[in-house]
Amino acid sequence: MYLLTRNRVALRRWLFYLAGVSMLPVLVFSAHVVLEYQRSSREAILADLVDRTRSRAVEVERVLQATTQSLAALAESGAAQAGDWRELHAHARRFIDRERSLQAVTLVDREGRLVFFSGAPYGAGAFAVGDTPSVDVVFQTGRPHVSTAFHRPVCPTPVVAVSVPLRVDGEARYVLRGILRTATFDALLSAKSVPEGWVVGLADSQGVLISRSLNPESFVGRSVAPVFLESMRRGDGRPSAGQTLDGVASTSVVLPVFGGNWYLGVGVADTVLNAPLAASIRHIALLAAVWLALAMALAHRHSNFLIRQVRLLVAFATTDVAVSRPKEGLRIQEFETVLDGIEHTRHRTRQALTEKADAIEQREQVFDLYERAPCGYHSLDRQGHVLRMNETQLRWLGYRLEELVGHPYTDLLTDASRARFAAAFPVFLVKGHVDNLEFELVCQNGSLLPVAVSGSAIYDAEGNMVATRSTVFDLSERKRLEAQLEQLARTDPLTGLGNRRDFEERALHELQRARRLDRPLAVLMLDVDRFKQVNDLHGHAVGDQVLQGVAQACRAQLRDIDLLARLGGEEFAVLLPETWQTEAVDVAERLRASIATQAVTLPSGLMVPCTVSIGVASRETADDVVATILSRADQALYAAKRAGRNRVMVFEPADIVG
Ligand SMILES: Nc1nc2c(ncn2[C@@H]2O[C@H](COP(=O)(O)OP(=O)(O)OP(=O)(O)O)[C@@H](O)[C@H]2O)c(=O)[nH]1
Repeated sequence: MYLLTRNRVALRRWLFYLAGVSMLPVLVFSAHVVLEYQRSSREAILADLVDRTRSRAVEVERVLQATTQSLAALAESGAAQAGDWRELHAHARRFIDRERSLQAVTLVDREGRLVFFSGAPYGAGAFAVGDTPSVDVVFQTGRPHVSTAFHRPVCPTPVVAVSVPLRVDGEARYVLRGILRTATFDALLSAKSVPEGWVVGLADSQGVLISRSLNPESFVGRSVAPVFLESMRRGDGRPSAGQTLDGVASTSVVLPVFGGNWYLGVGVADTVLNAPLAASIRHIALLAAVWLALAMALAHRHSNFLIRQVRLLVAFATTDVAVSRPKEGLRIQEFETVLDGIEHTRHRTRQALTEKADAIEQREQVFDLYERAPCGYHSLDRQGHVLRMNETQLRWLGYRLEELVGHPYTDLLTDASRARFAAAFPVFLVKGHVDNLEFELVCQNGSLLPVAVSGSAIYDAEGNMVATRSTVFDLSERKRLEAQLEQLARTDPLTGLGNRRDFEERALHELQRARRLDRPLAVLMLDVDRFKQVNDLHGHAVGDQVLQGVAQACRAQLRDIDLLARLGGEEFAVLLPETWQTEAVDVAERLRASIATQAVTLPSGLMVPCTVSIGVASRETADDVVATILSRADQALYAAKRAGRNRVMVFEPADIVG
């Protein structure tokens, strides 16, 4: 089963999810900013709504106040106070000509009769008075009043009346009214004066629209929207939400004008209020879309990259796993195989590291074993020059490795050992090994070190010997023990003298020398007389002490070059180099006399008398051997015994004399 594209898509989808999730903090932050912006924008628009309402109300108020003041001036004019209505009518007509906003000026008496109408010649006849309630209010309150919109019989357009009292002697006897077209206020409330989505309305105290910025022809004269009416009644000037007469959801502010005779309201559509929010949402949506598109593009690109990396991991981790990897994608099972392969590789890596640590430790152990072994190691090249040498052998020799590398090993040997090495090395090159070849090394301080060398050859791939590897054992202790044993083997333990073997070997050596140099040599054979009686009388231990005393007495009479030995039992021998037979007889006589005249004094103070018999023989012919001379001396000794003991006899083949 091959790697499936859908798995690659899944990988990419996960990356898309990741990219999407990464947007969340940005979106939350953006939403917070937008809501804050919306809140502040809404507050700003509502503040603008209040300001616009207030300014419009002030403008309407200003018109009404101006009209009121003009009418009040007419009412206080001399003609009015004098009751000269004709003259007042004339003033009113001139006033109308000046104040284009005014349609007409009328004068109404307390009975509600029209005194004059400026639009017609004075006395031209009676007209019905419009909006008489307004006139009544002025008479009742004595204060100016603005009426609702009404239609005059002579004019089709709606008008309003601004009424002021005309006082005579302080009493309101007439009402002077200025007739204004509602269109006068349309200009103030025109749509041009407010932004799109805004609407301004002017209503009377009954909630009947006097003017409106939008579609006045449809709504003037009709009741205001419920929200307008509600705000009028509440009278707090706070924004209220509701629908306008157009059915538009809006927020409105309503303020009283001219002491509550009229009300001016301004509404702003909720679409305007929420426009910043909508715009922000659009911007965020656009930002999110761009962000998402970028994230998708990155995810798409990096999913391919990741897949290539995973493939590399597959190749790396499964090199020993036979997996056929197609190019088109990953499959789940193989991904698990990859993970197994990675785990396997990690295991192998750990194992390799452990093995490496073990190998390092083993190498250090081997190195330590080589360098500080209790024996020496060295390697020589085919010419016998030093290649390597361990610390142990260097320490024995007292050299540093660099002082020896490249130098012949024979430089470290005594002459005898060098000769032995020279003889053995060619054989070694042929045979490839050598065992226990003993040499004497010459140390840096001049001391000699006996060693035993065993070696084998190192060969290259072609079978050519390239070096030797040799062990070197220190033989000094063994040599010391051997020498000790040798000494023991040559020594008589009772007297400390040399024994027969020692005597015969050294006698041989002296005899050869004497023969070589043709020098005299004599031998004495000495035997304690009746020694058996000493043992029998005093015991064997005293006998031993007597033998030791005889040895000491003899030694005292001999030269250093003379060799005294105990041949066995109570028998001694003396080798006298450079001594003629006659001289030897003198020596023997001196020995005999010395022992005979001085009883052997034991450590216990016991005096044991003792005599010896001595036979003398000397080298006579070139063919004499040690045994021959000893035999002659022995024969002379027995001759002395037979002759009565305590005497010296010289070997005479024909005639032995005492
Ligand atoms: N105490 C002691 N006695 C020894 C030793 N070696 C040999 N003898 C004794 O020496 C004696 C030698 O006796 P013999 O051979 O009869 O000779 P002798 O008594 O000296 O008599 P002549 O040689 O004829 O004068 C023997 O009794 C041995 O036991 C020894 O090492 N110590």
